Amino acid sequence: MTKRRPSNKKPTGMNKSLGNSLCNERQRNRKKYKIASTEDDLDNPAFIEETIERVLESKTFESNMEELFAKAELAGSTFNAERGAVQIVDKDSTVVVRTNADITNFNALKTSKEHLLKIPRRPAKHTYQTAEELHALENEMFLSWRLGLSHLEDMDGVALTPFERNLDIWRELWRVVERSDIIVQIVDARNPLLFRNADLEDYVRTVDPAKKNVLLINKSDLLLPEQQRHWSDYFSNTGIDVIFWSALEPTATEEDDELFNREKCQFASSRDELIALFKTKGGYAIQGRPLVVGFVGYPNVGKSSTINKLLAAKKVTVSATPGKTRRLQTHALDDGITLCDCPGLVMPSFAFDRSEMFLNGIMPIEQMRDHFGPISLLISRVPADWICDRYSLTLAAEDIDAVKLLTAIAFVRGMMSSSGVPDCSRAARLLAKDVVVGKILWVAAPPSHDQKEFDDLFFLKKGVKIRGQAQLRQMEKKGLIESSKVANERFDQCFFDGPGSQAHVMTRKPGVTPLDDASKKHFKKKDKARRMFVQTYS
Ligand SMILES: Nc1nc2c(ncn2[C@@H]2O[C@H](COP(=O)(O)OP(=O)(O)OP(=O)(O)O)[C@@H](O)[C@H]2O)c(=O)[nH]1
Repeated sequence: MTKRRPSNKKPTGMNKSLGNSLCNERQRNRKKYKIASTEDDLDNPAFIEETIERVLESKTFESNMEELFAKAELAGSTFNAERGAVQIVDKDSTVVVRTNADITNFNALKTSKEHLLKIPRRPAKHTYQTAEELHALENEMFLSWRLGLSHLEDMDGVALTPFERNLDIWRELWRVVERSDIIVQIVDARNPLLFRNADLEDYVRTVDPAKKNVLLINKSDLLLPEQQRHWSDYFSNTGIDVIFWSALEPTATEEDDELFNREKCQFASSRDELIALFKTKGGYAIQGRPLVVGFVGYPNVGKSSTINKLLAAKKVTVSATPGKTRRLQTHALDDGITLCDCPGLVMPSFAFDRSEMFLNGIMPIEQMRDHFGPISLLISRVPADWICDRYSLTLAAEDIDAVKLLTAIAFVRGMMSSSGVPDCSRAARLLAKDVVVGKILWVAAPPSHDQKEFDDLFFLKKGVKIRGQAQLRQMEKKGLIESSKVANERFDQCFFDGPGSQAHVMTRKPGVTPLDDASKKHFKKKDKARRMFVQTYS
């Protein structure tokens, strides 16, 4: 292996663009890493603080050039070390909305390759003696971890989500795991499995088998009691220790209690209940010293909000933009518990695309370049009527696509570019933010459940008008029609208003012209009057 020294000469000829990139990168690094110019700087806490903040910037995406540099740096500046592993791939390619077959193939792939998807480990204690040796070993281990993931991506059909590429952030995770008696992995209740990392649980057990793993399902206020019940059944069947929780709202009311099986799964509806549960789980540790509870998880899942709730004070910054918590923080509770907050970590996982990450708040919406992909994914999940109602749009919901929807939102909200063109990217950011904060809601079904049925249950309960197959299935369940297959051939349009309200069905026989505008208007009026009737056209 040859070691190349960076040259100060200006690049010429064929090497010019590579040379320019190297120069630019050096400039960027100079801005990124603060350099101590005097010895006093090293004694100055403000200087050190600022330097740490800069180094601890989360990094989930790197350009090819940055990736080359990062890997070269980890490999001790030896460019040749892994030239073959640096790929020129377009990571921004747009989304294709998933079909059922895609989802089945994806789940199969996930099951078969999941064991290869590891998080980086800290070198074992007996393998180093000095801090320098540890540093070198950590770099070596991190490089080989990244190479492993590159090889995994080379496999057919495998796509990985962007993941944390800053070793210093992983170091924070290791510190939290080592310090804590209970490692609480916080996940977003809307899609818990997307945020759960099973390998982290394995890692915790290898560090010390006495440490406890707990999955805290935060934002449970966004789930219906029935949805919570399905998820709690799933977790209790798979033997995963979970606590349902909401850092913002009380999780369950008394009348909901009957819907849950509290023996199977745990719910904490207040700060005191959550603390009591932690104490029960980590009871062995409270002899003579505080119980340390570490909070880890993806950005934006509510770690800081949970800690604030436990502290009964707003001590940690909360923000809808992911990546606010930058480094490990500890907080002592009066109750003999110390809380340990870790920066949000995007762990590697299998994914179709980045749209999922934007819609789930894992990546900052500001970094969203392709805005049609995430919005197409959203339209495939929630009824277009609902989105139209929310933004006061008068679009025909049947043939809505991302372009039409974004153009309409931009018009209605006056989001126009200086040349008078609707600004679709601004409209997409607005919509995606509403999804992240839960104003537009979609909840993933547990693997044991059919997603469509799960969606029907939700939209019906929420009183959202649902169309097409979903309505027909609901009508079939209510005994209004015999079979959704037959009905599908006969019905032209139908509206369902939610539980307790009446169904409004407009039908036509095959071959008959669809409803004219006057009839549609008439039925809309009836719809408002909440009376049930069936109109047959012959
Ligand atoms: N609906 C709902 N929203 C929540 C809940 N907990 C947190 N949020 C919101 O989720 C967003 C992120 O919350 P944070 O507490 O900053 O999340 P974090 O995990 O600390 O984020 P990072 O600092 O990026 O790691 C904020 O907009 C919160 O208001 C909850 O239980 N329910």
